[in-house]
Amino acid sequence: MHLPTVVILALVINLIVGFYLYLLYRRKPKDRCFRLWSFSSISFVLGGTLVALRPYDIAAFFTFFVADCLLLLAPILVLAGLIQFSRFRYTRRRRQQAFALLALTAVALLSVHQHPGILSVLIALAIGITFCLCAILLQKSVITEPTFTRTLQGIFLLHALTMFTQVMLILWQWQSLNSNGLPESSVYTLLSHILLTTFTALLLPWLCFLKLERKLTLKSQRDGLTKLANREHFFNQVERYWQQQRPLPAVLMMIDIDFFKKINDKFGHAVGDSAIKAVAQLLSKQLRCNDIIGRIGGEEYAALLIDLDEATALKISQRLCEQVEKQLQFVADAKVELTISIGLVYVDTSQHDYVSALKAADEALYSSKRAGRNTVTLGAVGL
Ligand SMILES: Nc1nc2c(ncn2[C@@H]2O[C@H](COP(=O)(O)OP(=O)(O)OP(=O)(O)O)[C@@H](O)[C@H]2O)c(=O)[nH]1
Repeated sequence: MHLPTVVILALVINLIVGFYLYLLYRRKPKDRCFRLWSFSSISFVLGGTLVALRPYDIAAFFTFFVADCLLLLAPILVLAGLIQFSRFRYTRRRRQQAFALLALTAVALLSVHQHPGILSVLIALAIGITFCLCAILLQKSVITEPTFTRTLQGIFLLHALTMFTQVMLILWQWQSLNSNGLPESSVYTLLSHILLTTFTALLLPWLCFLKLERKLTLKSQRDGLTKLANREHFFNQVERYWQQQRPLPAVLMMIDIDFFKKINDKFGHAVGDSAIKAVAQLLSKQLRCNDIIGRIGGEEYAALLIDLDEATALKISQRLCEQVEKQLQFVADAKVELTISIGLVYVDTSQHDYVSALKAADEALYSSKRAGRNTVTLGAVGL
């Protein structure tokens, strides 16, 4: 393999990828990771170019200190972009700590920039640690595409390993380092570094496509007004619950706002919408986060309360009715005096299928309506 050709090829690819990422950023300025990653590619290209200029008569400050800082900046910018995909909270305090650490690293590099060997060790160590952090950050990623995240994590760890090997090689052959502060045997680690950086740059845009896909999937599953699961997603989740290996018994609940048509007619649709939203908020607040809640119709909601007995479910339902009556007398300054009716059934998932359970809960709801509304009815699933 002809090293200069590989280096030039890698720099050209990184330049193109950097330009491409910047175009993506211009298209979607909200996704700032594109800008960070485009700067990362450019930083790598600039750093690599300065390193390539070392044999020429250019101030060592640029070809060593500035070049190495740029090479280190590349993975740091990758890390900064990845923060957008993880559950890591980038608080002001953490940002200050990160900047302090960066400043400290720059000072350390500056103080040793006339000693190529020490500079090479520090840079390789810092790049290796940064790639380890990238892999850790991906562990907490919001992207739920295991194959892709594992691959990228693997590349980061491989990259870190390459850089740590580089450190070992330098220390091992300390007496015979060349003018770049590197042993001749480090040519393969350098090559791996260049190729892995190029491969990472090519993979990064994929993360954004996955994020967009996730966003669109979430959007298609949510009801726009209440942000609860929409009808289709609710029923899909219920079906999936039944398909689990050994689903626990559960309670299926149907909830409907009483005389909603009158509210719409009297106060208008905007107030009606606010009422639908207010009931949804109350339900989300009162039910547990592992319960499945959805808006399955105009003013109709459903919930699957997992691992709950009949008596507790009845108590919860009655409390919901009382709270709606008490807390939602006014919505958007209109005296709507909301009430809800509830129908519920206890389901033993090993005996009852979900279609019969839904039918029974629906019938229980209509019993509540017939009984005068603002009522809870406990039904039974027919076998
Ligand atoms: N504002 C608003 N109204 C809606 C929405 N979806 C459905 N509706 C209205 O909700 C009303 C539902 O009325 P009905 O099904 O007759 O029920 P109800 O008046 O609540 O009477 P009961 O359920 O028998 O107590 C209809 O007038 C629909 O137009 C929505 O998203 N926003």
